[in-house]
Amino acid sequence: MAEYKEIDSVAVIELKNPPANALSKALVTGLNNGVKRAIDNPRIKSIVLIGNGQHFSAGADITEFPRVADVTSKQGVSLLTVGDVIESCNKPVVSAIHGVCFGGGLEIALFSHYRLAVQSAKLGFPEVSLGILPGANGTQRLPRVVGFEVAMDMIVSGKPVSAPQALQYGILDKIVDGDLLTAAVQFAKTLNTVPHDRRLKNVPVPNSENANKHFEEKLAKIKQKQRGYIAPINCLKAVKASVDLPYSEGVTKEFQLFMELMSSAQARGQQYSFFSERAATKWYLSASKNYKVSKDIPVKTAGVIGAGTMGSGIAVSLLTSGIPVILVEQDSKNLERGIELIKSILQGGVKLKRMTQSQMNQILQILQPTTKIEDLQSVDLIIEAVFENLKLKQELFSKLDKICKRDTVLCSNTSTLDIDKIAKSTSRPEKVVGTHFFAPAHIMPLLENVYGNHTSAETIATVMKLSKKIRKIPVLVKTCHGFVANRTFFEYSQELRFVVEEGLLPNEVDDILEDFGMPMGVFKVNDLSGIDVGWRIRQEQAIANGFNLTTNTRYINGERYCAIADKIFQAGRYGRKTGKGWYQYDKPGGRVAMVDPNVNNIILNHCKELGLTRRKISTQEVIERCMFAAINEGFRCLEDGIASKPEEIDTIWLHGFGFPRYRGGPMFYASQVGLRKVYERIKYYQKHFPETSHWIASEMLQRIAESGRNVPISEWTKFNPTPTSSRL
Ligand SMILES: CCCCCCCC/C=C\C=C\CC(=O)SCCNC(=O)CCNC(=O)[C@H](O)C(C)(C)COP(=O)(O)OP(=O)(O)OC[C@H]1O[C@@H](n2cnc3c(N)ncnc32)[C@H](O)[C@@H]1OP(=O)(O)O
Repeated sequence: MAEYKEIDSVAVIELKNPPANALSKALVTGLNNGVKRAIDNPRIKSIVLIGNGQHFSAGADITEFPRVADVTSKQGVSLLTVGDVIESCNKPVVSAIHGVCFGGGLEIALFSHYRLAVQSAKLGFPEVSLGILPGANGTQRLPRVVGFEVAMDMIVSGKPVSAPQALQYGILDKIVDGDLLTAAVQFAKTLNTVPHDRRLKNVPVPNSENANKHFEEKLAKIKQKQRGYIAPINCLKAVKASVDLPYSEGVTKEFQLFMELMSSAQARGQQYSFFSERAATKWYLSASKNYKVSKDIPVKTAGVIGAGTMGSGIAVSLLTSGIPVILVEQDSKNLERGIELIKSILQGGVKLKRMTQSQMNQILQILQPTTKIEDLQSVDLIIEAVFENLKLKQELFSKLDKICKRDTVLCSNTSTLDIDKIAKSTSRPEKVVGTHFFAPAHIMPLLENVYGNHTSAETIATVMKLSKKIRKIPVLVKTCHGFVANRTFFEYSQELRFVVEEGLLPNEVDDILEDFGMPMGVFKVNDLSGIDVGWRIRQEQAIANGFNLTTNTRYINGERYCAIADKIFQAGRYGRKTGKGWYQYDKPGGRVAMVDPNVNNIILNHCKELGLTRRKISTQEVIERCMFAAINEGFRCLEDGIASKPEEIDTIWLHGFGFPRYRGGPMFYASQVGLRKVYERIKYYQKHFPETSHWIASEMLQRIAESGRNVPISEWTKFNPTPTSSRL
């Protein structure tokens, strides 16, 4: 775990816990033993700490976190004990850093007396994203190096800094070229004693005159931008303690704030999110088709068809990842509009200093706009982003099949349509796959990849790998109408329209959702995505299923239907783009949503016409109805084999819909509420709303709820031994 060796008078202790040298109990114990061994050896004059493999250390081992009891019992060797041993050691200790030096790893480095790094190293305290704070005195030590304001920014944001930046801040003493170990040993040999100010606990916090002002400003920002999150607030308070209190009291305050977070439900949700994102990328269809064994096709060039909002955003994601793109539109006017859109997105990046003007120009050089689809003949992968219409997509894929080289992967950015039906129009269904981006495609982190019955493992591996290359978080799901994202979101939003039909106004519903932690209420989301888009999808579905949808429709095949959204559409209110939808906006395309009495009249008249008596609906009922409807559909996705584990559904909600990370995702939320309770409330709502089939409880949920025990989320799929798509 920690390997000890001696190079002349220098002891080298190598942290070794692949893949990221997470500081497990075993590694911390090994490190402690190594330092003590060096202290006890009179021939040793200085000590170098270095990481084995790709990183110095990714910080504390998150898998050991649930054992809060270990932390409180203060037994065994902790990061704090080893930290004290390192700091009080009379032989100079040098941390030699490469890869990442995060969290507890950076704390070890700050206990050390000197820090060296290679140019590419990254240093930071990402704890806040796990719902905690740097609990091994990081909040008291970093400010003593970089001052209050920089420490506050680093710890509250969790964002790492580059080695050159760290050098500028004084976190690093030196950036080294060449072999890190050799340079660190050479450096260590020049050291004889440990000066007083090299033990950070002896040093006052510099530049802290305006700490009160910075504290208040940051607190206000956190409350506005990270509404509902407690970790950033505790991080901020802990850093402030470094200024307000002597070191020995500051660390006590840090411990108290750390423990508050460590035992919080938010930390559990955020840590679950960390692991679920990683679990979601590990796709498995069979022993010969899975993320471990299946090989991808390298994507060196790509095509994007459709230069609308989605197509342009997708093109930007590819281009900014260094993949040359041929962008196809049917006529030069639309093509020109797409190019302008791409330029304005990139220009936004320049303004935000995410790239330079010259980098933007270089990116534009690898964009080849064209109106000739034949230009796509030799690209490795194509993403189609045309209008959501099956016939149109089938015609396009049939054309591509004839034009493109045999191994080109053909992707559809459909958000709902069955991939098998699109694949059927080609002679290469094994190369057809769904890549469902979320708008705006260059910003939203989720990529819901969709395989059909004929999609090959190679094709799946290709889009999963490409997703990571273009900095997306991929989830693989099986084809069906709406996949996981839209299937579950549909039930959530439909239930909220029913709530409006029964008594609340759109802004009242949105306020409840935003207080729950959603970044935007569902009606604001509808306005953003376009009321006309939703209307068209409902019309298409109605036509496909052979029924006529009117503003008087109340039931479809016995299922409750709410026509208020259709009435909003009929009033010419298409959402933000027209300046009015469920809300009134300051201008067409504006962002400031205001309550519009005209919308309230449409709703009230709708209820009057149908003879519906409106009632007060509690916050609890609103949350239960939208969340439990989505959760029940999530369980059905598992039953149907559309999702293979709950973590996939949660990752989709976290990164596709901005579900609050501290709640982990809808399925994790269900696990926190308790599946027995969720199941009983679903049965209750089914009794009250028998004409809504999403209240028929999933059998998988029923089995777990009735098992009589609190089944952990990692074991849920055991209650679904034969996932099947038979119901679809
Ligand atoms: C005396 C009593 C009082 C004591 C009180 C105080 C005690 C507490 C003291 C200190 C507390 C410190 C807190 C921390 O240090 S929290 C950890 C902070 N670190 C992080 O958040 C880093 C998380 N990891 C990453 O950012 C990335 O994983 C990275 C290291 C950059 C590598 O990225 P990438 O190359 O993309 O690979 P993956 O993300 O897929 O990771 C590969 C596998 O490694 C696992 N991993 C990574 N980091 C950790 C970790 N810190 N702990 C456990 N496992 C980790 C990850 O899950 C992947 O695993 P798998 O392959 O199985 O999916």
